[in-house]
Amino acid sequence: MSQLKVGLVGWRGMVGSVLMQRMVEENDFANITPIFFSTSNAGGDAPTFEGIKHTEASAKLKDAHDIEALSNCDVIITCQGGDYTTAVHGPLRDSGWTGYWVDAASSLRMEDNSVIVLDPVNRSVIDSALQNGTKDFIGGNCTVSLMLMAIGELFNRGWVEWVSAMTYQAASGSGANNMRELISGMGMLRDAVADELADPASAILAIDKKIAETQRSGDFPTQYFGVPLAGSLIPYIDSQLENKQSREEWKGGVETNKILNNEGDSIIPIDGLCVRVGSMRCHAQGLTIKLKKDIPLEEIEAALKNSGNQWLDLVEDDKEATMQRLTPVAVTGTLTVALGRLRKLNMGPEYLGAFTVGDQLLWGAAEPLRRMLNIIQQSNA
Ligand SMILES: NC(=O)C1=CN([C@@H]2O[C@H](COP(=O)(O)OP(=O)(O)OC[C@H]3O[C@@H](n4cnc5c(N)ncnc54)[C@H](OP(=O)(O)O)[C@@H]3O)[C@@H](O)[C@H]2O)C=CC1
Ligand SMILES: N[C@@H](CC(=O)OP(=O)(O)O)C(=O)O
Repeated sequence: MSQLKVGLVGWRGMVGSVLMQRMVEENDFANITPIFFSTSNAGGDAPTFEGIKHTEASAKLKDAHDIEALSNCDVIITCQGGDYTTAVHGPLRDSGWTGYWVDAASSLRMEDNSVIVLDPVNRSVIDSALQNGTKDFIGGNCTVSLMLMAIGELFNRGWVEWVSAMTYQAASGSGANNMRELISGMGMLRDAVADELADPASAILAIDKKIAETQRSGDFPTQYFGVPLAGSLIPYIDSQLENKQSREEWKGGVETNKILNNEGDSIIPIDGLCVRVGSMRCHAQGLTIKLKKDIPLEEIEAALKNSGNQWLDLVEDDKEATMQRLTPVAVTGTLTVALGRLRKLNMGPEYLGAFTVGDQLLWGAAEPLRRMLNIIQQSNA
């Protein structure tokens, strides 16, 4: 069986770079023939990540809008974004291309003929879709994927009546420029009170006043977030829908149910408030889970421990363990999804509280796509 020709679009962006990093780490390039595309530098040199052996034809970047060049691929993985997907996917399919389209963007997620991929949670949905000829496999919203990587087992066991997710989402979810803006804001705040910080006797309220003045000044960096994030938070993510949900909050419900293949009466209500905070690339979520019945905490913990989810770090509900392991600083840059603060809430024995943290560029974006490529390879072997 010859190697699959895999077109890579969006490989130098933030999500794409994390995908490339993971593909190198897992030696994925040894098993595919990669063809690199660009929207800005067609004809330039293709990247030479470890494990890639370019031919003369593959050594140059192809034009990511060239339908003929794209049609030459068995699989296209794109991290280029929704506008690109909207511009290219339709014309490519209309041209008769029947290859696999694997995408990080949200544009095609809720289409009837696409599947949202998160194989540790919905491998059976993916396998039956492959058998039925589905060709569009889309990565889920980062917040949704990370929530399911943490508590997917509770859904699989049919224990969940509804979930409220209150999120604490990282700057990276908005893009690289937003991460830079956050750091610039932090630096500006520190610089504004450098003299006072150097003097242990300086008055904290004077420092605080100067910080607020700096945040409110016209000089504070707000180009990308629209308002200050450093030293603050933004309780709105993505666009506003007619029913007053933010689009991010809406995705929590519709995408979770689509991933789990829940339809009609089996749809589980999921809602909450999505908030941007000043962490770099880890999303955290405080969850209230309404169970269908009073399941003992020990049984819930045992189910999570024995779920076969090798990426789950189940953190005991203890202050020291929580502070050491259940934070963005502990989790960032790893495939670990930490889940802790598991305890029954005062509302009643069916109400479970939980807190989870995961890297939104890994399980939240790049990793499900990388794994989907491997599943396609297996299914074509
Ligand atoms: N950010 C996130 O957390 C998540 C993003 N996604 C999806 O992935 C898409 C891509 O997101 P993201 O990776 O953040 O987007 P980026 O803006 O980092 O990259 C997108 C493209 O911008 C072009 N580009 C222009 N200037 C630069 C530069 N200086 N450095 C790198 N690339 C540059 C590149 O295209 P070219 O090489 O062709 O010029 C690149 O592929 C999103 O639109 C979204 O649909 C999905 C889940 C999470
Ligand atoms: N909206 C997410 C990031 C993202 O790109 O989501 P989606 O893939 O659903 O557009 C965030 O801001 O944290």
